[in-house]
Amino acid sequence: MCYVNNLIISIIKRYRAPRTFLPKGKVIQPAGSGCDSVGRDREQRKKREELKNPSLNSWVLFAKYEIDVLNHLLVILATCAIEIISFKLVPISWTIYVIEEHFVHYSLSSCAAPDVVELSLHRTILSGFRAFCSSKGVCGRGPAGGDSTLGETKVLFCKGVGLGGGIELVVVVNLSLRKCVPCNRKDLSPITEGSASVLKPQVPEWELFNDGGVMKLRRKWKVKNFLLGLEFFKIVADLAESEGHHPDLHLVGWNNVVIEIWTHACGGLTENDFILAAKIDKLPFESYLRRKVNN
Ligand SMILES: C[C@H](O)[C@H](O)[C@H]1CNC2=NC(N)=NC(=O)C2=N1
Repeated sequence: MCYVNNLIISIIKRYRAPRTFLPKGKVIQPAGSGCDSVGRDREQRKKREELKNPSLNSWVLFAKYEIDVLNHLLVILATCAIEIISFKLVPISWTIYVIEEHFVHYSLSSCAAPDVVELSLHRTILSGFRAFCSSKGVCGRGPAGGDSTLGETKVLFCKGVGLGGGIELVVVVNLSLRKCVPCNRKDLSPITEGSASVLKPQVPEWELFNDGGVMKLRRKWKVKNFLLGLEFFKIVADLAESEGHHPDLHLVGWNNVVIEIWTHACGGLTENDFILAAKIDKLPFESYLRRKVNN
């Protein structure tokens, strides 16, 4: 309590400068004091004397003087509280809402009014806002009471990334709805294992594999014949050209199509690769494939 007392006294001292503590013209006269100017001066001198006297319990000073100081103090304490929270000294659980592909509603334990921060999908880091998720797991699946308006956008994974850091929030948007970004972006870097493990469920037919230290996506098909294999490559090639992101195409043993995807520009996997894989899965290639023999 004495710490709080000293803190408050120091704040009062900070405010005791007449121009701060005694705002122009707005002086609440203690009860019973004269309203003439002599009386007012005497009162103000008395106030200043008292403020110099730290022995008075600070709360008494507050009780006797302008509520402004209390307001200021409360603002300071509230700001400190918010700072403490946002610096994550006090772990709190965030309710993360995703309402549109690029915006995330978050709120302190879902009681404060939701706010909106810009989410940079390419970097999967909330830009411009320090946030904290108290634990892994589902942070939220869109506005309370239902899935996000897009239906396809879900927050599947978030975790605190240490004090003072940002929040690693991987927003899994329906990848086939997204667009690849140019690979010559400066901020393009391989995604983390965490992000890959969250994006992977959207391309279940693909496998992640490590090719000499480079993580890649790979999927295999058996086509009816060699020419249909090339037809298959043609529709994949048209897609790749439109996305500006290209897979490695293999046609092996005349009817085994193998497609591998990775981002050459950064020597690893990026969201582009998952987007391209999801779009390839949407291509009309059923008619090229050999029937699976049900044995
Ligand atoms: C500027 C343009 O994004 C680059 O040339 C693209 C082309 N296609 C690409 N495709 C793949 N898979 N990786 C790349 O780094 C890449 N770079």
